[in-house]
Amino acid sequence: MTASVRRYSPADPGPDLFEQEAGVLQAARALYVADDADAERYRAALGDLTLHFERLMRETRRLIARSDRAEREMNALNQQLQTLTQQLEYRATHDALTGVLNRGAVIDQAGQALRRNGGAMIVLDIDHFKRINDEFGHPAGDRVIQAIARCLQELVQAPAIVGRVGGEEFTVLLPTLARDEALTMTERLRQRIAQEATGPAPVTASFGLSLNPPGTEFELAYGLADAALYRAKRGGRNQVVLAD
Ligand SMILES: Nc1nc2c(ncn2[C@@H]2O[C@H](COP(=O)(O)OP(=O)(O)OP(=O)(O)O)[C@@H](O)[C@H]2O)c(=O)[nH]1
Repeated sequence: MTASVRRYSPADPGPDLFEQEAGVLQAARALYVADDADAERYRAALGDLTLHFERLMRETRRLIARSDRAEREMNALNQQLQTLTQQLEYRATHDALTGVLNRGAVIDQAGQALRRNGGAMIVLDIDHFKRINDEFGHPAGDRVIQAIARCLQELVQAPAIVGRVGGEEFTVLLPTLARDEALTMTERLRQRIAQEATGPAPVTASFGLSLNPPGTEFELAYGLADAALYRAKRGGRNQVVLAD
């Protein structure tokens, strides 16, 4: 039985794949109803039927094995595709150096959360980071950025959002509008970084914080927190400033 590849058309069903088997079956049927058949013809017909029946079984087993193999391959390819899609999605939304959300993703996700529920936006920037790069080299600077991200991830849990918006600047969106709660959390982050983000030299960061009602656009929340961050830098760094 050869299963050649061809287009199906209802008007033209194509050649009968079981032509030989149909012929043998037809001859056996004719013999069955004949009243003058002798044992020799019966034996010959039975032989033909056996031969073709065995061939059909062989071919069917082969086709089933082939289709099982094709199904397994397809499942494996589907699995690979899913893994690749997830990897691609992760890479498109996460910062390669730190693993937190990248700029595009944080703007997108924090923007949606702000519009829906509002929240406390923190913008933080590593203090005198240029010196670390200049004195200890760019790779040492990168390790400091990674250590800061780890501090943030350890303290900030979902549904809060952590992202790296720029070189040595991070954004955190806390799902709260409570002034004291937001200030306490931001202060904890500041302290944790000052205590634990150990690099080749002491590391601190400055923080700006804005409280934003539902419906606030990302740019506004960010702009307010960034202005507060500027004041924290001007005020001596390593401190938290709440936006007016
Ligand atoms: N290692 C490393 N350095 C970066 C990266 N992105 C930005 N930088 C560096 O970050 C430094 C930022 O320096 P500045 O904006 O002058 O600020 P600063 O030295 O942190 O000083 P203040 O913010 O005023 O406290 C520059 O030297 C940039 O080259 C990065 O991905 N890796």
